[in-house]
Amino acid sequence: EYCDASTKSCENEIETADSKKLIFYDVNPPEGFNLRRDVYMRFAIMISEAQKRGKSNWELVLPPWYNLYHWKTDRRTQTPWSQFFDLKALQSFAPVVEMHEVFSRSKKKTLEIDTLYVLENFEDAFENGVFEEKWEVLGECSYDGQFWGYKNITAKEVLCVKFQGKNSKLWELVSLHPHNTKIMFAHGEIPLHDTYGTKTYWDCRKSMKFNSNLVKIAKKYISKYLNCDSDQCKTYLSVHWRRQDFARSRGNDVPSITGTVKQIHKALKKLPNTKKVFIATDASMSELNNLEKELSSLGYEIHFFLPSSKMIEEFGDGGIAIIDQIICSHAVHFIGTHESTFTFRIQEEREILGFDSSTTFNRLCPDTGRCERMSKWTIVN
Ligand SMILES: C[C@@H]1O[C@H](OP(=O)(O)OP(=O)(O)OC[C@H]2O[C@@H](n3cnc4c(=O)[nH]c(N)nc43)[C@H](O)[C@@H]2O)[C@@H](O)[C@H](O)[C@@H]1O
Repeated sequence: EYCDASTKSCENEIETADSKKLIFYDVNPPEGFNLRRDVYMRFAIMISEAQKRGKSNWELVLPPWYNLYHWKTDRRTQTPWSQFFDLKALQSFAPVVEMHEVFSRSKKKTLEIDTLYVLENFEDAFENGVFEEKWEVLGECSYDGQFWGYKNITAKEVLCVKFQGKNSKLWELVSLHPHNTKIMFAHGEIPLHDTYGTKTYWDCRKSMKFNSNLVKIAKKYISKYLNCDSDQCKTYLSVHWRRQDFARSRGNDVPSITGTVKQIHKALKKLPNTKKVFIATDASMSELNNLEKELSSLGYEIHFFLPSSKMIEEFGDGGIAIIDQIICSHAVHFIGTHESTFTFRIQEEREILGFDSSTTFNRLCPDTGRCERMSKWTIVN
């Protein structure tokens, strides 16, 4: 039961059928797109599970994509989730609503959050040697976030809370203020998955279908350049080649360009009928050209998705990233980058598409030293 720590307030919780209550969250600014997708799942599962238990009038507000550190285009506009995902599909799993919808429902031009909980970690997660789920309200404090760039959002009360535990434990904080209708959690990345890897987890993951325009563009590309019109393509191998900060500071995890070529060559030798390689990457053009040159000299045909500036303007860096992910997800064999959430999301997509996991959980290894195997997070249907 959710409210074990404060049963009294739970019993008093006011739920009127016609009044929707809203849960908002934001995420630590430096976190990237693909970790944020995982944080969404934790909240969506929290709300959907509560709905099953009769807490039916809570909705989750989808935090607009704003000012993402890695994205160069459109940083200062609030991008709705529908630009990247199929909203109806998300709503088939959990009651979620876009921020612009929250504004358009209300007659007011401003939005006031009743209580904003600023979550922070306990200094020692394993106090006395045990990991215990717990929270502690520290008192009023100030919010150092940006409300997704909206100047017209404020909070009546801001409380700092040390928090350690699963998302569902946040209901205990919610129940401290039974009359509140708008509650926000800052640092939504701190609470943990309730049901990592379970059927519920995968049901939620499956509901994260991409925006159909992005799917269309990716499929057209696959058909035209990679000669495949089915979901599982035998015609190409795909690689997520994470560079930038990974290449600069994770030399023990990622290979050099020549090391990358060697590993792709080795994988392709096992696929005698496959000569095409699709590379998804955040590498610079010069790195990519070098990789292409080396692979071409071995007789392979290299492809990467080069969006026009109009396309970048229309879909943003996030949209282009998704197109790369879709193309990677349909390949006969996939090789990803160690500990990249961008890679993890492709692997999940391939699990959903039904690929054998041996074609999916492969990684690029460093040129020298240990190369740990990737954990296999296989689908539960
Ligand atoms: C270690 C952590 O790794 C995290 O990155 P990691 O999990 O790879 O995954 P993301 O956080 O999604 O990657 C950051 C961004 O880099 C771009 N990007 C990376 N790979 C590709 C690609 O193959 N194609 C395209 N189009 N874009 C790519 C994309 O904009 C993505 O949102 C970082 O966000 C954290 O800041 C931290 O550095």
